[in-house]
Order: sequence, then structure tokens, then C-alpha cells
Amino acid sequence: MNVAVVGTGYVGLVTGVSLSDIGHTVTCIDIDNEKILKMQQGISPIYEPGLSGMMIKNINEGRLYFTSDHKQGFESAEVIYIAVGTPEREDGSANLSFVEQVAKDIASHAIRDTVVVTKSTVPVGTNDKIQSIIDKNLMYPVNIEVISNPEFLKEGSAIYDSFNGDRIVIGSNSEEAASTIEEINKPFGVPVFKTDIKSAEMIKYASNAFLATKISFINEISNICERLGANVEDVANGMGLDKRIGDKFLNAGIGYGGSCFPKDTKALIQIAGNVEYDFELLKGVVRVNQKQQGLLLEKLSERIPDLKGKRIAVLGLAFKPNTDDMREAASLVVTEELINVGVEVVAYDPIAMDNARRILNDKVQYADSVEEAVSGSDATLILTEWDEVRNVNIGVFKSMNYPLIIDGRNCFALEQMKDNNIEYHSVGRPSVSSKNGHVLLS
Ligand SMILES: NC(=O)C1=CN([C@@H]2O[C@H](COP(=O)(O)OP(=O)(O)OC[C@H]3O[C@@H](n4cnc5c(N)ncnc54)[C@H](O)[C@@H]3O)[C@@H](O)[C@H]2O)C=CC1
Ligand SMILES: O=C(O)[C@H]1O[C@H](OP(=O)(O)OP(=O)(O)OC[C@H]2O[C@@H](n3ccc(=O)[nH]c3=O)[C@H](O)[C@@H]2O)[C@H](O)[C@@H](O)[C@@H]1O
Repeated sequence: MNVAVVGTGYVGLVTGVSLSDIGHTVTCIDIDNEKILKMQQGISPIYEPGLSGMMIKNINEGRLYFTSDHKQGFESAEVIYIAVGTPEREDGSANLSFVEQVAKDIASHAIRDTVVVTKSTVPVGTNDKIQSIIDKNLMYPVNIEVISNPEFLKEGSAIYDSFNGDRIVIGSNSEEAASTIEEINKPFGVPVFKTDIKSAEMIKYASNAFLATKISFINEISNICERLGANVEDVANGMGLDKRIGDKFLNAGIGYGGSCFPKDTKALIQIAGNVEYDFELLKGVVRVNQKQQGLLLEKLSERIPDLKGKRIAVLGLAFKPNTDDMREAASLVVTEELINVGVEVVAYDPIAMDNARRILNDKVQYADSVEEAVSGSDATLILTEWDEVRNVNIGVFKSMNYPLIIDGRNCFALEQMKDNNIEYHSVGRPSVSSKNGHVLLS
């Protein structure tokens, strides 16, 4: 089929590339001309494992095109995907201006009957709004059917998730439009769940909110474990053996970040509020997450009360491993607070360094390796569980002024640290002191 995808961010580009890979002819459209020029040359503007190779392959095979011209992109499209951003407004609600603009663009340029598929995460009722914007502004006598098809991919495994997802949700008022989208997705071999539009919109928010709830829940448990001397990893493993609970998303840490959980939890609180429902549980989830982000600094200040002039290594800047995405990354909050108290921050991230530089500028120093970051530092903070960090030769921490690690992602086994005489504080697990015990560093 001929498909257009509007928006070439993490969702749009991965959708366009994957659809071209299963045989569709896809034109990706973006208003960012610089991005378009890059992609036309086969350069992906984002880091996502497997994306680049698949993109180049499908460009070369003549199934994947890029343009900044909506009219040209829509010309032969039988299906148009909307995958633009729905960022958070100041009051927590979703900003729908990008989606609404696309609806107007579709109305101006659609010259044939088209199914419009909303992939962007949008509040319940938005697809009806998109339908009415299109119907009101149509330039040509064509029939446009808007359906909801929320996206569930995770950054860092987005290509894998497209081909191995747990479900494809299709929310539609039209059986015919739903079947078209089911047919398009058939080669992925992912189970399809069909429902009405509003329920599909809600499935997306409820899923993200539930996953965020799991994370805040285990983080609360981890804080209690720390006080009682239990080990949250064992607790999570023991809980996860119960199939009703499941073993996923029970990793305690410094809270969830990224472009979606923080914004979607707040948006759902707003969505509920709009119908006079106080979503108390989710408000707690958000509060717990904010508190959890401060955990590392609390632990660091307990150990080094006067941080001014200290050199602190920060390992990991991206909000999670295998992505270059810095949106709502814990590292932004943590480095800002360190800088505010006069710390010299030396940071390292295997992939997100360029994006981090654009945000943090020269407020922090950037190292070329884990070794360089930790060498001569007074403490190391671990913010992202990159394999490169997990698998580092523990000996590198001996090059610190004093081997003190505060690990927000539980990257190392406690025994490993004990054997190497490294003082180690992690999340929800007993601390490991150095041979000399806990020395208060000044
Ligand atoms: N990032 C993720 O992992 C996931 C995101 N989502 C949802 O998907 C949506 C998109 O998210 P991302 O891909 O992260 O966004 P993004 O911010 O990475 O990309 C959005 C793209 O849309 C382009 N754009 C904006 N207005 C446009 C217009 N009128 N015409 C053409 N292009 C336009 C922007 O230039 C940008 O390249 C959001 O609603 C998000 O909540 C859903 C699942 C996963
Ligand atoms: O709507 C979205 O954008 C996407 O949001 C998340 O995907 P993503 O944000 O890419 O990454 P996750 O792997 O879910 O991680 C989110 C945050 O939670 C944290 N996390 C995750 C799992 C866990 O056990 N503990 C934990 O602290 C991660 O470190 C990260 O900061 C969802 O997992 C996707 O299904 C969804 O499509």
C-alpha cells in the first residue's frame, strides 16, 4: 500500500521504516527540513538499534522516501499515519497543536479516500476532534476515516518491538478502516486487538500509567527495604515469579524518565480531572517518582556533606540505555543540582553525549570513556545502566581519589564491590562499606 507518515521522531521514523520493510511504499514527512535532508541521504537523525541499516536498505530498494512537502507526501497515500509529538503543557495536559495542524494539512491536501491513523498518544476524544477538523476543512470531496492506533514501542528496542510487539490496538468506528489497518500490519505477525476509538485512546494512557505505577511501587518497596536491611532485587524476583504480577518493570532505581511516562501520567491525571475524577493513585505515582530522583544526591550528601569543589563522575546521561534521548532524563536534574552546589561534574555516556551537550553546554566536562570520567573523582554516580558501565573492569574505580560509588541503577553485584573494597551504595540493597568502614568524607 502507499503510506504517508507525518512526523519522523522516534515513533514516526520507526513506523515508516518498519512499514517499508514489510513491503509498503512509504513517504515520511517532517517540517524539519534539516532532518529530511539527512534522511534522504540515508542518515538517521536518532539513535535506535537496527534503524539505520533498515532505513538504508529500504531507501535503496525504492520503498522509502522523505519530504518536507505535505502535499507531495499525501499525493498517492491511501493511508496517512500521524506521529507528531504531543508534549506536556505547563499544566500537565497534552499539547495537541501539532496533531491539529496535521489534521488541517490532511484536509487541505487529501485528494483520495484515505484512512488516517493516529499513532501519537492523544487524550480520549482527540480522534473525534481530528475527524471533525478534517471534515470541516476538506478541500476535495473525499472520504477520510480517522482511527486510533496507539504505539507501544520502547526506545532502545523500537525496531525489535515493531516486529515483536505484544499487541496492535486498533480503535475505529468503521469496520472497513479497521480491516485496512489490520491488513497493512499483517506481515508483522503481531496479535491485533480491535475496539472503539475512545477505548483505544484510553488503553495507551492506562498502559503507560500502569507501568509507571509498577516502577513507583517497587521504588517505594526499595526505600523500605533499605531501612529494614532487605534486598529489593530478591524481593522483585520473588514477587515476579507470581505470573499475576510478572517479573517486568520491577527494577528499582532513580525513577522513570523519558519522553512518555512523565508526560502521559500527568496527562491522564488531567484527563480524569476534566471529568471530575480525582486519580489519587496516579498522583501518588508521580509524587513518588519526583522524590526518587533526589535519592542519589541525598546519599551523596550524607557521605560528602560539603560537595563544593569536589569532582564527581556521572556515568550515563540518557534516560535509559540504548537511546540518545535526553528528554526528562534523571541526569538533567542530578547534574543541575550538583552544579548548583559547586561540584565539578565529569560525565560520560556512550551514545547521548551530543544531545546532552546541546542541553548542558559547558556546565559539565565530557569524558571519552568510563575510565576517564572516574579517574581522580571523589565519587561516581551511576544514572544509566549501559552495558558498557555494567561490564566495566571494576579495577577502573581504583583510580578515583576514594572508591565511592552511588549507583542509581543497581548495575553491580554487592559481592563484586565487597571483593574489590569499594564503598558502594545502590537502591534498595544493603550498602557495602570499604575495609575502613564508612568514612565521612570532607
Ligand atoms: N518516543 C517514544 O518512545 C514513543 C512516543 N509515543 C508518542 O508518539 C508521539 C511522537 O513521539 P516522538 O516520536 O517521541 O516525537 P518526536 O518529538 O521525537 O518527533 C516528532 C516529530 O514530528 C515533527 N512534526 C511536528 N509537527 C509536524 C507537522 N505539522 N508535520 C510534519 N512533521 C511535524 C517534528 O519536527 C518531529 O520530528 C507522541 O505523542 C508520543 O507520546 C508513543 C509511543 C512511544
Ligand atoms: O509511550 C511511550 O513512549 C513508551 O513509554 C515507555 O517506553 P520508554 O519510555 O521508551 O522506555 P521504558 O523502557 O518504558 O523506560 C521508561 C523509564 O522507566 C525506567 N524504568 C523502567 C523499567 C523499570 O523496571 N524500572 C525503571 O526505572 C527507565 O529507566 C526509564 O527511565 C513504554 O515502555 C512503552 O511501551 C511506550 O510505548
